[in-house]
Amino acid sequence: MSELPRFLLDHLPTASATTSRPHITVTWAQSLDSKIAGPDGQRVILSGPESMLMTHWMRSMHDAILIGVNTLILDNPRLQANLLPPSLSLPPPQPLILDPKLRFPITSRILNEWNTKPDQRGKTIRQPWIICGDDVSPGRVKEVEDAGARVILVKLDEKGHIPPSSLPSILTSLGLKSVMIEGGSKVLSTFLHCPTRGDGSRLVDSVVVTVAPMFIGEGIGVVPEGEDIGLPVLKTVHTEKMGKDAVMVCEVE
Ligand SMILES: NC(=O)C1=CN([C@@H]2O[C@H](COP(=O)(O)OP(=O)(O)OC[C@H]3O[C@@H](n4cnc5c(N)ncnc54)[C@H](O)[C@@H]3O)[C@@H](O)[C@H]2O)C=CC1
Ligand SMILES: Nc1nc(O)c(N)c(N[C@@H]2O[C@H](COP(=O)(O)O)[C@@H](O)[C@H]2O)n1
Repeated sequence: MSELPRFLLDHLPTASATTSRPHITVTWAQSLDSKIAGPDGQRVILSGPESMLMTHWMRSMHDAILIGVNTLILDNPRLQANLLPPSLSLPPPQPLILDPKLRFPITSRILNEWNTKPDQRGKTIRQPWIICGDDVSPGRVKEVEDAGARVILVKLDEKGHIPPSSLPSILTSLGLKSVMIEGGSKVLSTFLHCPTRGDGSRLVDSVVVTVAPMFIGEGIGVVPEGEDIGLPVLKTVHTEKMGKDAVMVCEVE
């Protein structure tokens, strides 16, 4: 798969996305028993090489890649499109972390690997941007900024979350036209449960799910226990077999 898969081009944001209405894609990889990680949040490689490469193509199609702080702490991910040939010189995605209390570990890879100039391989990695509550102490904000991250303060909702419905306006204020929300479970749940944006239009534009033919058993579900009521109705717009996995592209009805 040396080219962007056609079905992604057909259904995900392209140049038509605008900063005034950023495109929101929610995506994850799951087992047949609807788990996204193992016991205690242990990372599991669910995607085979083909669907993992597809995920990196998807990353390259979005301005930003967003995860919750637990995923950052548990997985220490890179959130880049490393599997794509550097010769394509695609703009690197912007890592965005939802981190209400600013627990961000300053030992994380995304903080220690970003650069202002391309490295020897010609690769640029963007500075991580952390979205946290406006009640975090100025001392802690300074500590994280001094370590090299950008901190964005927002008003939290009554659950102490970054309010999902306010993400579009946050993206607009940051000049981002699209975001790929990768998880984990709590973040997937709050975004899937929130139907609309501030302007009344639907919040989530696309849902892309990789289903791997395996069972995890005990582990972290796609949404946390007890949160599987009130999830939106999805319409499948495309299904693709990728190696051992099935990839479904859906829209919220
Ligand atoms: N298979 C897959 O595709 C993926 C799997 N994962 C797995 O997910 C697990 C982590 O999931 P969780 O523990 O559920 O944590 P999470 O990564 O969803 O982070 C949750 C935290 O984010 C913060 N937060 C801020 N705004 C929020 C909002 N609007 N909604 C929800 N949380 C918000 C809260 O502090 C909350 O505790 C890890 O084990 C990781 O391996 C994560 C991403 C993708
Ligand atoms: N697409 C996909 N397939 C899997 O099997 C996965 N475990 C994940 N996890 C997500 O990818 C992040 C790791 O990314 P890097 O490769 O380090 O850039 C991880 O944190 C999850 O968000 N995704």
